[in-house]
Amino acid sequence: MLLVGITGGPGSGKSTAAGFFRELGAHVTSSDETARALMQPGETVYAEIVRAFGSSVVAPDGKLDRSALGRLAFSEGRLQELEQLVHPAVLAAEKAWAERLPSDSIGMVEAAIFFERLLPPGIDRSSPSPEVLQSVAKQVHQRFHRVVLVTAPDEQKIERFARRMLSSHADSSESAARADAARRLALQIPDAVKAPYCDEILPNDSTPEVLRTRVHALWQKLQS
Ligand SMILES: CC(C)(COP(=O)(O)OP(=O)(O)OC[C@H]1O[C@@H](n2cnc3c(N)ncnc32)[C@H](O)[C@@H]1O)[C@@H](O)C(=O)NCCC(=O)NCCS
Ligand SMILES: Nc1ncnc2c1ncn2[C@@H]1O[C@H](COP(=O)(O)OP(=O)(O)OP(=O)(O)O)[C@@H](O)[C@H]1O
Repeated sequence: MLLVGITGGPGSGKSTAAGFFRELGAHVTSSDETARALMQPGETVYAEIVRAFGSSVVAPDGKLDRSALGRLAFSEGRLQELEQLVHPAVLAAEKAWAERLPSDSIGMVEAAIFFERLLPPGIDRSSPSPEVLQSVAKQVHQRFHRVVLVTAPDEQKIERFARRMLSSHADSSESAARADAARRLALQIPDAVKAPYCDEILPNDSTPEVLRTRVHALWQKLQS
């Protein structure tokens, strides 16, 4: 089994690329979706988040209010606290998932922060030193046989992220959605810094159809 990590910034198009790989026969899992499932009421992670963050992150229907949690995490400096509650469970679920894959398959884990989550606490995630990055990259490559980075210009990422957010949160304004995207982007290592530590670069700077063509070419390469 070949285990591939697909990463990229917010709105880069990694879920779209992962979807194209799935159409071609890849087994795909998304860390955002796994985390979302583990944050549902009844799950241990849910209870730990409510204990740590309080009732202000619980919506009237009893589920977590992801917008409120996002504000605390991305605007009020509580991201690492949240990650420490969520990441161990996500990693364990992904490990169990990978172990169940057929031996002749290609498995893909799609996530924004394979590198970032391994950075030491307190470090500026947008500019880690080369020494730190090298050690983090070593750990990422121990986990995955190949690492694919989906790239796009930052402005395009922000635009796509904001457009998607506006379509699902009718109450949000365009400026708030763009500001949210920019905050998340600033908490990730820039593409140009991360690229040398990735095996394959998948540019998504054109149409989805162009991305699909590039995914097809990369799929051939991964298979061989
Ligand atoms: C704060 C939360 C509740 C906001 O939820 P929301 O539905 O708005 O966003 P969602 O989870 O769908 O993530 C969308 C994108 O935001 C960015 N993002 C999410 N978590 C992080 C993070 N820890 N660091 C940087 N960017 C992040 C990524 O680009 C991601 O693809 C959620 O993102 C969260 O719980 N994050 C912490 C856990 C985590 O790190 N998850 C990522 C994969 S394990
Ligand atoms: N080449 C493209 N042209 C136009 N829109 C695109 C393109 N690629 C993706 N999109 C759209 O941009 C939005 C973000 O794409 P996608 O969800 O794949 O990104 P992502 O990297 O997984 O984002 P996030 O980290 O925020 O979850 C989606 O609405 C998607 O349909």
